[in-house]
Amino acid sequence: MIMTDPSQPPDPVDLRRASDDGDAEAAHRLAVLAAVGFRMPPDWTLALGQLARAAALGSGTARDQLAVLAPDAGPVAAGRDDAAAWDQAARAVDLASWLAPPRPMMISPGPHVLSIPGFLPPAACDWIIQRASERVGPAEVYDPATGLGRREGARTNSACAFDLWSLDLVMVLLRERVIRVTGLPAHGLEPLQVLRYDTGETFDWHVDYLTPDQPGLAEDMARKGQRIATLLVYLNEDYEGGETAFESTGLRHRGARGDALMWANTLPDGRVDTRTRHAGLPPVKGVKWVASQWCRSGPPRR
Ligand SMILES: O=C(O)CCC(=O)C(=O)O
Ligand SMILES: [Fe+2]
Repeated sequence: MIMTDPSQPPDPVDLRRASDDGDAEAAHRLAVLAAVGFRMPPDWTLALGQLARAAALGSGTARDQLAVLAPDAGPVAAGRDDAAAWDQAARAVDLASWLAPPRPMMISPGPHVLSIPGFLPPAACDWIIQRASERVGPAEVYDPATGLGRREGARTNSACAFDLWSLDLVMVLLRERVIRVTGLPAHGLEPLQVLRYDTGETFDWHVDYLTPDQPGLAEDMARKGQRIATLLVYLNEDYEGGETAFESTGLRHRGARGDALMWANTLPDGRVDTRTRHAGLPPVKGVKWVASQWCRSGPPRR
């Protein structure tokens, strides 16, 4: 198997060689890099081709993802289990629909909050919960002084983040929908986070925008810009309570499984919108799962 060093960005050329040599994991990782366009232009034909190759080489994750992405063709391929069947499953992925998010509906003008019913199909929600279940740990708050996460009482829920080493194609498609619906640059997407709230756990009142007066953040913001939008996808619905709440308006929102909530953390003139102070309220029964995508503006234009 190809050597993977998480401190180094994966190299598509090495992955290609390993995939050609029959390394299923390399084929899967190359599929993700091709889809996001890492060190190459985004190439969905290559991405889906490598996903099919990974599946044919025995990758369980690739097979499961094809079942999510092409619900009718994936299981058929699993029954036949030959390379041609997995190729056929990958060709059955309706990429145009996957890349077309449903229309947002405004639910609050200021702060500017929109809901997007049916943002993600249920099977994709289940898949993301399954992936995150293996990884979640105590949620941390970004500490600009160290640039690392730090545990804080305000956040009692669990979380995990997916970077280039751990994203999969279902998650990349979620992020593509975020890019299309927000109109924000792909390179401004922070790692995808998945949050889990057990009964009684919370993400207490906070804002998502960054304030450059905190040490360490000015430089980070000069490089990546402000965190101008947040998009949440509610991944399940079998819990009670657990709304996303906005302090200024009293808005409490809870989507059904697959629905998204999105808001602008800044005003049209670029200043931060203090009315966006919000919380993930504690579920009073059951467990809440949500995917959270923070979006940066990209470096400010000079
Ligand atoms: O879980 C929620 O409803 C809120 C999550 C949140 O505030 C965030 O991810 O920034
Ligand atoms: Fe937040």
